[in-house]
Amino acid sequence: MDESDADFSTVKQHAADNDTLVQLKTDEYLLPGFIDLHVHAPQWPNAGVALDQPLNEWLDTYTFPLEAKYQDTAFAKRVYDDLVAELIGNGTTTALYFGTTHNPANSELAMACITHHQRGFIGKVAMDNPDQTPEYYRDASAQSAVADTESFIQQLTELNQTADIKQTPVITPRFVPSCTPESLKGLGELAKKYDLPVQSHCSESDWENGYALEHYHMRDAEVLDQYGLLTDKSVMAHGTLLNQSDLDTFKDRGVAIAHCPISNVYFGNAVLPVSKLLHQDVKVGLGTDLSGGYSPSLYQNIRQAVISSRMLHDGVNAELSPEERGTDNQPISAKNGFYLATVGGAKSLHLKTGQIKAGYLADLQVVKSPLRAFEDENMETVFEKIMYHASKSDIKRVYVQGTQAK
Ligand SMILES: Nc1nc2[nH]cnc2c(=O)[nH]1
Repeated sequence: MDESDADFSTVKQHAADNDTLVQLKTDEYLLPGFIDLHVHAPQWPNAGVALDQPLNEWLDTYTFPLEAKYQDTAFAKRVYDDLVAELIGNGTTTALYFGTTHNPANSELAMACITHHQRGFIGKVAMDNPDQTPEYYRDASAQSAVADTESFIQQLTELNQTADIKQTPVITPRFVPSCTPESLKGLGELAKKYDLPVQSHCSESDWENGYALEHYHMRDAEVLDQYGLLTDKSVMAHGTLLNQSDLDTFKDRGVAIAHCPISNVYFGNAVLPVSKLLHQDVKVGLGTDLSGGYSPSLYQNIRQAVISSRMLHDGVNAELSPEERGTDNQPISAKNGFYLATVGGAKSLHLKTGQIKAGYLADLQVVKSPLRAFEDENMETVFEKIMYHASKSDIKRVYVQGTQAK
């Protein structure tokens, strides 16, 4: 409702009488809550660690050993509680999470989301390929990877019965190299059987892109597609090396891309051409990719998305002439970045959030202007200063589905 509605004053007075009227101070602004489309929850203790390693070495040396520790459910509970509070604190009202292979730990993640009142989309990670995963951290077989995924779906259904904020299970093949064809097939069938979202990584690095070509003689996207894993409920992380034919498939199937601009600087081997994708009507949202990205803040990722897009457009090699140096991908603006973190994410997950509008869920953040204004500022200026400067301490309150979470 807004001030033009006939019963606006009555509703406002009613809220005041019941002590539920929230009024913003003059330097506070109401924004939609953010949607983080790609978080590896178990990697939170490693945020910012070893980002100078190539992706496959970083996984083997730092990431798999950490994720294996979530066999200890008490450890999982401690980390997940801290992470979800941190994301809420940064204005993230919905998050699409990779868990680990361990279902008791994955349930702890769901319980942390319920406790902190965050809308979680949570996947039990499937990774059963003995050639690409360590013995100490892998699903015992394709059958058990699929069966454990199905039992996690059931566990979440049960947890949801008493939860104020529903958690959604997500089919989660880690990525093509980690999975066998049998597990990919079984997971595609589960996605169809339960009509669930799917998440994975697709064409993130030269190494990943090359793996599918070498082992399947197909592109990464074609492998996922042949197993029914590319649907209009799929969110594929990164996609920095997708080609036009992959993008046509994404558009055709309704697949969304989780753009993770900070992580891509380290592991992406290229910059995602966001403006081209938006122009082609491919769905794109924003992800932190903890801990491939070091920051839990989508504000930081909005900034990096803008910066990376400018470097993609202008180019970086001063030895080339200006004509040869860049690409024709237009830079994106802070507004475009904000769109990715709100509307783009909401469209990717089919949620009525990301906009402050009648009929939409009240997922909101109250942000205090981070910088002093020395003269009257128009809304455009206020907005850009918030996008470039807001940090956790400026986010004063967060609401998810109308309930205060921060
Ligand atoms: N950035 C990133 N890429 C991956 N590809 C497979 N697993 C991962 C992961 O944990 N992080």
